[in-house]
Formats: sequence, C-alpha cells, structure tokens
Amino acid sequence: MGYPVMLQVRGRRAVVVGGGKVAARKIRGLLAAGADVVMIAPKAEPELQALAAAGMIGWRVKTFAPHDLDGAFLVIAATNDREVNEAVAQAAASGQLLNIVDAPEQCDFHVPAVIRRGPLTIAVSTEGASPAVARRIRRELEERYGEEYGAYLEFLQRARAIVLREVADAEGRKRLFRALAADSFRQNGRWDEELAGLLAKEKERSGEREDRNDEDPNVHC
Ligand SMILES: C[C@@]1(CC(=O)O)c2cc3[nH]c(cc4nc(cc5[nH]c(cc(n2)[C@H]1CCC(=O)O)[C@@](C)(CC(=O)O)[C@@H]5CCC(=O)O)C(CC(=O)O)=C4CCC(=O)O)c(CCC(=O)O)c3CC(=O)O
Ligand SMILES: NC(=O)C1=CN([C@@H]2O[C@H](COP(=O)(O)OP(=O)(O)OC[C@H]3O[C@@H](n4cnc5c(N)ncnc54)[C@H](O)[C@@H]3O)[C@@H](O)[C@H]2O)C=CC1
Repeated sequence: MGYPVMLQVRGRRAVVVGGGKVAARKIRGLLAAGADVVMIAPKAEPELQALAAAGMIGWRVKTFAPHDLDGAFLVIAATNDREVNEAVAQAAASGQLLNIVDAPEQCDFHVPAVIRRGPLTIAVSTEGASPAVARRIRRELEERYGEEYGAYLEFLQRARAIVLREVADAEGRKRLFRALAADSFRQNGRWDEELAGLLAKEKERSGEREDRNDEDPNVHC
C-alpha cells in the first residue's frame, strides 16, 4: 500500500498533459497547493482556457512532446489517448513524480479525494480500487467536518504558537493541546476566552510546582 504524505508543490513546476475534465480536476488541486502549472494540450475545457487567459496556468497549445517535461517536479498524464499517456510515462525522468490517469499500477502516486478546511486536509484513498467510493466517503466527511472547521483550525494554529511560547512544561503543553482539540471546546465557540482561562490555570499549576521545588526539603526533616 502507498505511504501517505503531504507533498510541498508550492512554486514547483507541475506539467499536466491533456486539457479535459480529468486534467481540470487535477489542475484545480495543484493550483490550490500553489504549484506552477503548465498544461500541454491542443484543446482544453473552458474552465482551463479561462485559467490560462488569467495567467493562473501556462498553456502550450500543442500535442505532447518529451521535452515538455523539462524541469518538471511532478507530471500528470491525463489525455484520453492510451498511447500518448504511455509516451508521457516513457519520457518522464526517474525522480519526476508521475501520475498516469489510466494506468494506476504505473503511478508514483495516486490523487486522493480531498476536503480542505483551512489548514486541515482530509484525504481519502482506495489506491485505485474504487475512486467512486473515495468520492462518496469524501462527501460524507464533508458533512461531518463542515466549513466551520476552517476558522477553528486557524484559531488552533494561532493558539499553538502562544502555548509553545508561554507554557514551558511539556506535560502542561500536551494537556492544553488536548483540551483545545476536544470537540466540546470547538463547540463552545468562545475560543480566545477559553484559551486565556486554560493558560491561566496552567500557569497556576506550574507556579505551585515551582513553589514546591523552592521549599528546602531539609526544613521538614
Ligand atoms: C488511480 C487513480 C489515479 C489518479 O487519477 O490519481 C484513478 C484512476 C481512475 N479513475 C477512474 C474513474 C473515476 N475517477 C473518479 C473520480 C476521482 N478519481 C480520483 C483518483 C484516482 N482515479 C486515483 C485513485 C484514487 C483512489 O482510488 O483513491 C479522485 C479520488 C481524485 C481526483 O482525481 O482528483 C476523484 C474523486 C474526487 C472527488 O470527487 O473528491 C470517478 C468518480 C466520478 O467521476 O464520479 C470515476 C468514475 C467511477 C469509477 O470508475 O469509480 C478510472 C477509470 C476510467 C475508465 O472508466 O476507464 C481510473 C483508471 C483506472 O481505474 O484504471
Ligand atoms: N484518474 C481519473 O480520475 C480518471 C481517469 N479517467 C481516464 O482519463 C482519461 C481522460 O479523461 P477526460 O479528461 O474526461 O477526457 P477528455 O476527452 O475530456 O480530455 C482529453 C484531453 O486530452 C487532450 N489530448 C489528446 N491527445 C493529446 C496529445 N497528444 N497531447 C496533449 N493532449 C492531448 C485533449 O486535447 C483533451 O484536452 C479517460 O480517457 C480515462 O481513461 C477517467 C475518469 C477519471
């Protein structure tokens, strides 16, 4: 089975061969992650034409040739022509991450079904066994983890920096992070207020600990 990772593609060249519906789906995902997308296709979906016209992606209006892959970090072969997709696979250098939309067994990686909520990503993969099931589960999880998780995760990102700065004790930090992660905390909604309270409590605890450490054990002997 595959090893799940979050790949950093920001600013890196991603070449997508093909401009159809499948290419459009992959390109949307790559753009969301900040990749430098270049599409190779003689014809493209209106959505992709618009992205090219807006300068969001590069578009070489032509059929595929091997040198199109020069400088690519990641390559997606997404044409509707098996032979062209195979030619892309052959042209890819070792070290270029390769996805071929009609040959799962030849891919370096598969693209999962994805939910984004601020810094939270939920990805569902069936390793090609059933993309339709990946899609269904993604839709179910979208209901369970709604848009409200975006703001919550953004708050947690800020809170994390504060806790790391202000709580010196590792156990105390762990206790706090777990409290912030609880669903009851999320639902309560008054996050900043609650965080301030939890921080004060943690400081009180560490203060008590320091007091105890300060006491001279000999005094009580
Ligand atoms: C191996 C993989 C390679 C890759 O593309 O990375 C691959 C391969 C193939 N897909 C095919 C078909 C369909 N793909 C979808 C949808 C998605 N496909 C995606 C990924 C993947 N597809 C990778 C495995 C991911 C995994 O299994 O977890 C998703 C998750 C992500 C994305 O593409 O962005 C996205 C859902 C996004 C979402 O909704 O969230 C639908 C559903 C629909 O359109 O309603 C159908 C029709 C129904 C069906 O076939 O199940 C075919 C057969 C074509 C044919 O019939 O010939 C092949 C080739 C083959 O199987 O040989
Ligand atoms: N992995 C996945 O998620 C899925 C994969 N598929 C597979 O993906 C293939 C593509 O599907 P769609 O995007 O719906 O097809 P489509 O017909 O909408 O688009 C095909 C694109 O390939 C381009 N193309 C054809 N020959 C080319 C060449 N020599 N060089 C560059 N571009 C070329 C066309 O101009 C067009 O833009 C299907 O044939 C199927 O095998 C289908 C569904 C899902």
